[in-house]
Amino acid sequence: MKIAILSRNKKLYSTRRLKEAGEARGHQVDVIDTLHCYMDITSNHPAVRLKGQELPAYDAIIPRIGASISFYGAAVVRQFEMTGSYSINESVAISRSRDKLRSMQLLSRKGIGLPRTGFANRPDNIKDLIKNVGGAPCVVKLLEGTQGIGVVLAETTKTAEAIVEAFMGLQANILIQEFIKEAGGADIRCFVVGDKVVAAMKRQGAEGEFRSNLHRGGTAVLVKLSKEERATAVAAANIMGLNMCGVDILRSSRGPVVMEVNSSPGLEGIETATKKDVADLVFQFIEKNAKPYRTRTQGKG
Ligand SMILES: Nc1ncnc2c1ncn2[C@@H]1O[C@H](COP(=O)(O)OP(=O)(O)OP(=O)(O)O)[C@@H](O)[C@H]1O
Ligand SMILES: [Mg+2]
Ligand SMILES: [Mg+2]
Repeated sequence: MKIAILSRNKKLYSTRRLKEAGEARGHQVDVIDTLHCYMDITSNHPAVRLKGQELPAYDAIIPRIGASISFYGAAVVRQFEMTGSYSINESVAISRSRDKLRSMQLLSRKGIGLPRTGFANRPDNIKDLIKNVGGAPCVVKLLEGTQGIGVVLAETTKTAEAIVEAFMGLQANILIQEFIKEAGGADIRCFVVGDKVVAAMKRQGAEGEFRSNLHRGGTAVLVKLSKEERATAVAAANIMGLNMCGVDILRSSRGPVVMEVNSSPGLEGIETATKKDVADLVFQFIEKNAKPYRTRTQGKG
């Protein structure tokens, strides 16, 4: 098959591994810089152009859209869908997963376990907002945070109020969450492809750190999932409409709770921790499922 990986950087581990795995399975794999693509959206012959030329028809694309280019990236994926390319993650699902509030609303509506969470922009009653998630200790997060930056543990109600006020002063959207203490500074990354968790790792925060992010000094090890954890990860991926994603779970005393679903999960950490050829499994899935115009929305959403 002719397959394109949409990625800003050929040299990234995930991009390199996907290209290598696809080629090893006999596919033609091109890496295309998402931001360099442009398109004529008014023509009745939808096409994607690059460097003065129309791109050939790809059987499938693998979008690796970083958070900073969500908006344009989704438009490029949508255009590929309109040309008939199968996208492992469709544009609508990518956009949906980028909106944390919308994601959590969708997951909660379908009964997926979540940490008790409140969203706010200008809460007129901060005390109530905090009380609603069970009071202190609680976690306050910047909606647009990443790599653990902007995630703060407030030990007391007074601190929680102060943090909320500080973030509000910066005009930031925030999320306030019940602190899952029993998770012990660890979370579980489930890498889902299709309707299976193909690899899972436990990330443990550094000593005295409640955030498990590898960027904050956490370490990753192989983990065995319970049936319930597997089912939760697969259900969350399915609700989000993502065929390839990373579902982050906390082990709470009332069972697995989903923290977030990532539509461009990295391969380096998970392949290193589990020694699994996750990239190969991605192509196996594409081989089975790619059909022209197979997206559920065909770019209509
Ligand atoms: N409600 C919570 N209870 C316990 N620990 C939490 C909670 N929320 C977050 N954490 C810990 O903090 C870490 C960072 O939080 P989170 O994943 O929400 O933000 P982020 O990593 O900055 O965002 P992203 O994963 O999108 O980069 C988590 O991996 C987890 O270990
Ligand atoms: Mg997060
Ligand atoms: Mg995270």
